Amino acid sequence: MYEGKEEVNVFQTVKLYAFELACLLFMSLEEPNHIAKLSSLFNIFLKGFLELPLNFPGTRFYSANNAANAIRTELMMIVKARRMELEEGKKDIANNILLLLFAGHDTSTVSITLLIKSLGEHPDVYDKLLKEQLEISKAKEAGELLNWDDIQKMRYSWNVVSELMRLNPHATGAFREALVDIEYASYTIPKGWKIYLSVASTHKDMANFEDVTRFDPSRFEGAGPTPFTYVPFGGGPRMCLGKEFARMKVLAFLHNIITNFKWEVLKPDEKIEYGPMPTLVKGLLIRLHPHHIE
Ligand code: HEM
Repeated sequence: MYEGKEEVNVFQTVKLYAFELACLLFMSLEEPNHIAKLSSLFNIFLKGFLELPLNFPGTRFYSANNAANAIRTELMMIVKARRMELEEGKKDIANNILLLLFAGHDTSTVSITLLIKSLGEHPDVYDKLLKEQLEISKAKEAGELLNWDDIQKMRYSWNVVSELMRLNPHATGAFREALVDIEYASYTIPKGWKIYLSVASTHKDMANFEDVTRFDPSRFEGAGPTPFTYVPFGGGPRMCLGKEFARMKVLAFLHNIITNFKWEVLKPDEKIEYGPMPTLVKGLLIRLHPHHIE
């Protein structure tokens, strides 16, 4: 805006900047002529909308009224055009909702199921986790719901979930396309090739994790694993959109079940099948024992 100019009118340029930004953010309007037209109508409107309501030609109020009507007509045309675009793009919207329903449903179901199994089989982990969750509930009033700060306090709980996701990644991998030729470990991946990023083998790489098959939530203490060695939610700009939502969903469920019940896994050796997500073949049967902790 100021490039190549020696003198500028600050108020006018900032006003245009603010108006352009509002048009872009609230209406996705970018076309300069369209914005300029709206902006000049707006200036007339702003000058007269707080004047005495003398509605006859020649008064500021009269001009403001006319400008407001012209702006309304423009806005209604934009709304009409957007409605038509929306109608044409209905399939895209349905596809995006389908993606969200798929991505947001089976993944966290797997996290919670594996967590319940693991806690039923590791009483020491159950006890430590219960202690953390009770500290949170004791600090709350009766009936007070969990909030974002409580979720942040569930560090050990999330370390346990993280270790379960390391050992049994819910999404076994993700796809990428090479945008340029890539040299990697003395191989050349040519531009345009499709790449499958294997989460499972990344998590079991002995160069990055000691005793890779051992269940050990303490791996996530402190700084945790080296970046990109632990990728249950993928990585880079296309990383899982729902990571924080999933964390909240899993931890809120855990808080409620562990502060009310202890449980035993009825078939501890139940097999895990990958189809494509890790699923217990019989769905995991448990016996619940309610407890009332003051
Ligand atoms: C424990 C639960 C979850 C796991 C392990 C998980 C894992 C993943 C992985 C590995 C990817 C591919 C990322 C990449 O290509 O780098 C992904 C993508 C995605 N996930 Fe999740 N996810 C989980 C929960 C959710 C939830 C709850 C939602 C939304 C409600 C969600 C929405 C998405 C979306 C929209 C993408 C596509 C992102 C893109 O392509 O830009 N995920 N997820």
